Amino acid sequence: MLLAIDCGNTNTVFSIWDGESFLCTLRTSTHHARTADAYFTWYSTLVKHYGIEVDITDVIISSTVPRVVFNLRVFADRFFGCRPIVVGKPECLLPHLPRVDTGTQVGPDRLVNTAGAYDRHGGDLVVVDFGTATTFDVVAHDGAYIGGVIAPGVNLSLEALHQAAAALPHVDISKPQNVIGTNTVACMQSGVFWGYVGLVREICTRIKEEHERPMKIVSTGGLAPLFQQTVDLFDAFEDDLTMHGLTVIHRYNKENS
Ligand SMILES: Nc1ncnc2c1ncn2[C@@H]1O[C@H](COP(=O)(O)OP(=O)(O)O)[C@@H](O)[C@H]1O
Ligand SMILES: CC(C)(COP(=O)(O)O)[C@@H](O)C(=O)NCCC(=O)O
Ligand SMILES: [K+]
Repeated sequence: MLLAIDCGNTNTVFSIWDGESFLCTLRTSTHHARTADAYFTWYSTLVKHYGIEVDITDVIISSTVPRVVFNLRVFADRFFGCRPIVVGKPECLLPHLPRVDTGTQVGPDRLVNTAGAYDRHGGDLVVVDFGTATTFDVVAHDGAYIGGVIAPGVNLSLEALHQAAAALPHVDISKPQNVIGTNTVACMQSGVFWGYVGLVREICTRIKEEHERPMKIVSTGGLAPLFQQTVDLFDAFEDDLTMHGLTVIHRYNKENS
């Protein structure tokens, strides 16, 4: 059975894939100093809690934080006796090679999103991933990642206001009732929420113009539901898109190496 690990700059997610569905999904904060033993203590406690008894034979990792990969490799080796596939490393095959400027290290999460989205929808797509950063990944008609956009994440923008302005508090994002805020928190939430709606709409419109082919827009990532519920920006919302992409890349490597 496959353990798929998606490590973002904020959260690390583990999912167990039995070949047909995900048996469980476990989430912890990303911390580069977490040891292999600490991962296993956390993992085995939760797996036991959910009553899942599985034999992990394969591990695949996508990490936007290079420093965590060492401990995750030790974790896979020590507890499951396997050598993980690490997306972005030369030995990890990709179904479609990215077409970007020479020397560009595309974020592994974006390569994985591309593979997952192409498998489900075919080409000519934009994947919008609301993580620590908000990324727009453009998938060509043939499934290749051909570039995109990196914007500051929703929480990062709110945090930046708090950090830089003495009178602005720490605020959690939510959809404000009105655009005109009548208190400080509502003003900040309005600026970031509606500002983001505008950012996403403008960027998607311009990508579609530049791409010159009809495109579908798919959203994913921790904060995607907030925008999916309230505003009609996306054709689809898929919270498991990155995990699905990891299973696609894993299968491709098994079949082709
Ligand atoms: N259910 C949620 N409600 C509110 N905020 C969330 C939720 N899930 C994730 N977040 C926040 O959304 C942001 C992106 O999370 P995530 O997609 O896990 O990021 P990354 O993949 O970059 O680690 C983070 O700031 C995280 O704290
Ligand atoms: C843009 C990102 C920081 C997004 O990471 P995340 O929000 O998922 O933690 C990550 O994909 C990354 O480090 N990319 C490298 C540069 C690039 O993709 O062009
Ligand atoms: K992201």
